[in-house]
Amino acid sequence: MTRLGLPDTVHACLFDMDGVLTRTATVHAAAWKETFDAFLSRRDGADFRPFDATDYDRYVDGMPRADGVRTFLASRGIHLPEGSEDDPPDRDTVHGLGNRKNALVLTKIQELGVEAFPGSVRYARAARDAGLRRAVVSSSANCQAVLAAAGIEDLFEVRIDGIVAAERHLPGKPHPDTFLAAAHDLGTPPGAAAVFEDALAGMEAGRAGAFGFVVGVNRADQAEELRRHGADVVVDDLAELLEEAP
Ligand SMILES: O=P(O)(O)OC[C@H]1O[C@@H](O)[C@H](O)[C@@H](O)[C@@H]1O
Repeated sequence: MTRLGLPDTVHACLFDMDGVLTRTATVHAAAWKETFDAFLSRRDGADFRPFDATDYDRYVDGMPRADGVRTFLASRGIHLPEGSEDDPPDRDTVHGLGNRKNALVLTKIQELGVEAFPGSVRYARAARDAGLRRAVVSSSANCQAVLAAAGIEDLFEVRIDGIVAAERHLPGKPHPDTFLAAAHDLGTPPGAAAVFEDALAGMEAGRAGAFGFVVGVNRADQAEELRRHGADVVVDDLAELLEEAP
């Protein structure tokens, strides 16, 4: 193991963003809840079953926006028309709901700003200083703006996000393709790359891509679930992986 807490064979780090690098997973979760609860209450009336934290972890977290809408609604036996990507936010289609949620995310981010996890910034800098290659692999179409708002854009050499994935027709997490594309762009074989993820869908992507090491970042009190979905190690903060972590 190196002093980064990784096997010696690992030469590249592939970091998820929301919940791993930045404190934005909670912003997404809150926006999804507001969107789905409004939709469900209109549909089912006052005694509707609300969207909860388990729904977020299982059906939405880590996935591209439209996949999150489809997967959660399917878990409730609901199937909406796809609509089109520019559907207005009040249209009950997959893209309409996704656009409603995105408007809420953007408002919240503008109001609250974006904070990077200090332990993750410290870790990414240590990886850079140790000569490891570094990529961000996020399902979010807002990835570049969020990295810039957090002031950490320069730490990463490659970015595969929701926009790049759509351009390259890459299926999102839990499929491994976005992580594989990042490893490829860094010139690193998957077996020599480590995946850093907080979402169960991301863990599955790490396992499916046969990466050299998968680090589960436990931000939602789900250490066991992360292990079950493929984590080689689970930490509460990336700084724990550094030898001199306080
Ligand atoms: O809606 P965006 O910003 O494109 O993000 C898509 C998804 O990105 C993932 O990183 C988040 O875990 C999800 O909650 C989010 O829905």
